Order: sequence, then C-alpha cells, then structure tokens
Amino acid sequence: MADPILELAGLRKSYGALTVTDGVNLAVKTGAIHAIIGPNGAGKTTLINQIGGQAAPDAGTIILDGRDITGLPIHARSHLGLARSFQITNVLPGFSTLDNVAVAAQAHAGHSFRFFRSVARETALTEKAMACLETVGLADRALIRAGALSHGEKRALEIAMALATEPKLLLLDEPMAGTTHEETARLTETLEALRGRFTILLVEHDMAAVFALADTISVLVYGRVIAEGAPDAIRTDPEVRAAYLGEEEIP
Ligand SMILES: Nc1ncnc2c1ncn2[C@@H]1O[C@H](COP(=O)(O)OP(=O)(O)OP(=O)(O)O)[C@@H](O)[C@H]1O
Repeated sequence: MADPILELAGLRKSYGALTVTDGVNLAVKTGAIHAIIGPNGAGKTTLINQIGGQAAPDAGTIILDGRDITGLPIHARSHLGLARSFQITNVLPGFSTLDNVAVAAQAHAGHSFRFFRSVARETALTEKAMACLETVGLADRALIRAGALSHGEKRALEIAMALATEPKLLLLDEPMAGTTHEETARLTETLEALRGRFTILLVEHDMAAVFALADTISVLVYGRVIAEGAPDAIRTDPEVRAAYLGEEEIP
C-alpha cells in the first residue's frame, strides 16, 4: 500500500500522574481503514484528540501527509485535510439533512467557490452535498429536517458532513455508539463503501464492526500499542485476548 498519510512518533501525554499516551508510534496507510481498539480507559479518545488538535501531546510528533501538524490548531489541521466526524450536537436540527451537509462543505471550502455567482455556487454546493448523502445512504432523507432523523441516520449524517470537507484522513470516534443492531449493520456497510476512497482512522467498541472493516488494527492498553496487525492476527494474539478478558467479546 502507499505511503502513510498519518504518522505518530513517540507520542506522550499525561494527566497529572496518569500517563494516558505512553510513547505511541503509529502509521496509517493511505486508503486504509485502520482501527484502534483497547479496553475502557486505554487512552483511545485521548489519542484521537491529540491527532485532531483537541488535546496537546507532552512529547512526540504528528505528521499528516508529510507535514508536522503537532502544534497546529484544529482549523489549520482541518484545512490540511484532517476531518473528525461532527458530533450530533453540531447537527442543526431545524435545517434539512441536505443543508447540514452543504453548510459543512461551504464552511470548509468557501474560498474555492468564490468565483462562482451565487446561484451557481448554491447549485455546486447542493450537488456536492447530495453526492455525500448518496455515499452514506441518506439521499432519500435529503429534504427531511435533520432533527427528525433516527439516531443511526444522524450518525450517518455526521459522516456525510465530514466527507463534504474532502478529507485526506477521516477520524471516527465511536461512530456506532448508541446505535441499534440494524443501524450498526447499516453504518458498517456505509463505511465499507468508503473503502479505498477515503482513509479512515476508527475508534470503535463494536468488535464485529471493527473486525469486519479494518485492514489494520492497533491495540492500545494503558496508553501503549501492545499489538498491531491484520484482524486475523489480532484475533488470535494471546496478549490481546488477555487484555480483553471481561471486556468486549472479540469475534
Ligand atoms: N481531561 C482529562 N483529565 C484527566 N484525565 C483524563 C482526561 N481525559 C481522559 N482522562 C483519563 O485518561 C484515561 C484515558 O481516557 P480515554 O477517554 O482516552 O480512554 P478511552 O480508551 O477512550 O476510554 P473509553 O473506551 O472508555 O472511551 C482515563 O483514565 C481517563 O479518566
């Protein structure tokens, strides 16, 4: 596979006496679906927060597409192609599903539409937003108020809003959280359809989804990557199974 789009080297972070990221090295290959799993409190969200810019590492570097982004603010990372799925709280419930995606596209790429006259600009944004909704299977919900979508549909909408920013790397922190069994299956299909078109770094507790989707799985325990590899290798790794005793079932 191609060069890594994301490289973490010697990343460290502590909260007081608690070391939450303990020398993490990680490379996400372009075009891959790369999952990070680990027991509760292993430091997965803290790691994603450092990549997204919501938390600052104490040491180490974060390289996105060859550029050191370690000290950059969130908006600069977003400009360089890093997208984190919007939280449901960022969805405007009174706006249509389509308009939510159009607003995300406009917010990110407003300047690239500046040469369009307003009607053409609106058409271009609407077409782009519609394409993102088609990608996540929400095209038939385009004109419905976002507030009226089901929980699973809102999660799909968040992904569409992130896709509208044309990310080089999409960070997904627990996209299946709170979804029903059917919604999880649908979201798994949605993410499967993104394979090869987008590079995804996924934190997810739903092990069936992770093992179905991931090309590579990194296992984080107490802030360290204890194992990394293809799902089949991770599934049978004795250290991984020991770390998961009493936690989620590994399929
Ligand atoms: N802002 C903070 N201040 C202090 N401690 C924190 C902070 N954020 C996280 N922690 C602690 O760091 C540890 C790792 O938390 P984190 O949320 O990154 O783990 P996680 O692997 O995402 O957990 P989960 O699977 O339960 O979501 C936990 O012990 C948590 O209590």
